[in-house]
Amino acid sequence: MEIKKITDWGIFDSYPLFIAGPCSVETPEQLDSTVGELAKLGFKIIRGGVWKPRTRPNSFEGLGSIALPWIQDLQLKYNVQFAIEVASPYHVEQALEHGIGIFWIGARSTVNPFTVQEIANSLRGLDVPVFVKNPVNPDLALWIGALERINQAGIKRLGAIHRGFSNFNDKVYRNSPTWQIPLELKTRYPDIPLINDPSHISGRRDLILPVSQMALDLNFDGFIIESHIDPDKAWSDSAQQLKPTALNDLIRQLQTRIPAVDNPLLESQLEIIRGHIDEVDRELLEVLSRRMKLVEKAGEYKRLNNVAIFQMERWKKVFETRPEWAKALQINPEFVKELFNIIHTESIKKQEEIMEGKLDDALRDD
Ligand SMILES: O=C(O)C(=O)C[C@]1(C(=O)O)C=C[C@@H](O)C=C1
Repeated sequence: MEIKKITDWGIFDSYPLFIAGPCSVETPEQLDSTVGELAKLGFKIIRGGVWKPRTRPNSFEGLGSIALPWIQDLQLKYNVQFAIEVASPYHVEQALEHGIGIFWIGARSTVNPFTVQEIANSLRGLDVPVFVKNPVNPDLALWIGALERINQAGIKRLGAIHRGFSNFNDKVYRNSPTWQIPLELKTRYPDIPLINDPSHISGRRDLILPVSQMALDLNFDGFIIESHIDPDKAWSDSAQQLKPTALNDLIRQLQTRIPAVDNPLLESQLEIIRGHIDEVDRELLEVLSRRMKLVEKAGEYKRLNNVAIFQMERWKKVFETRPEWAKALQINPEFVKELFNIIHTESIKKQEEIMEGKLDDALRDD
């Protein structure tokens, strides 16, 4: 993908970058007072929901086009630019007609390639900044596909927004962050600016700071955060919006990190530690390989004696004891559970191959 560096977009002049503003545009007064406060605090790019895709009917679905002239006026009044969500070519056309030229594609649109393609077609030939939110489900390919569609329409000021992933019963987050997905995106496409949306991940004010700090620690480029002049009275997402002044305080508490070590002394210390990590990883793999060989032997035994591959009682024991052992070694037992689930899946795959006779030769080589 051909992407313009965020520093060359011409709209953000500091790191980390911020887009802040209300979840929804509600009234001319609410918008004016929120944007006025934010502008006074130095925010230059304002978000504001005009068309809101809501999960269920009878929720506030945004005011639609009547809000656009208010936005147009405030852009001039406070010398700010608005970013809004677009979900159809009609939204793009309406926004452009009102001088709004920064867009994002929402999570519910990203899941649908037809929708994304229609929006991409309507953006063809324009030079506007566009952000693509992750799809509601943790599907990196779908996210990349949407970014590619927009990029192929000629949009080079292209960014990604991580708003977290819908879940069935996450007890902490509104949308599970599943950080490995945005990190994988960053690894594959380092040029695509990655923006964190702590408001939608958190769903509640008190989590916004730790989520934002995590994003900075993971090298995100910036944030899109919801801010409302009177959050408790907000027509949507009331629990997760912050007053502009509270947002400003929160930002001051954030610790920015340097992306990589550029001090030669610190660099060499880190290199020494990395050398040890390399050694340990090799040992880890050697141990894993020894375990796999034993699993193959057990598989061969099962094949010869016609025994089922999945051994529930034994597996229960393994699954109970390893997290206990981990605790004693000060390793997070939840991590170890996940690890052993992956190991067990691989054991079963290997033994299935043995049952089907596919690994005979490999075993004979032993
Ligand atoms: O104990 C066995 O029967 C094995 O084959 C080993 C193993 C494991 O990976 O630990 C693999 C599959 C079974 O479901 C249970 C345990």
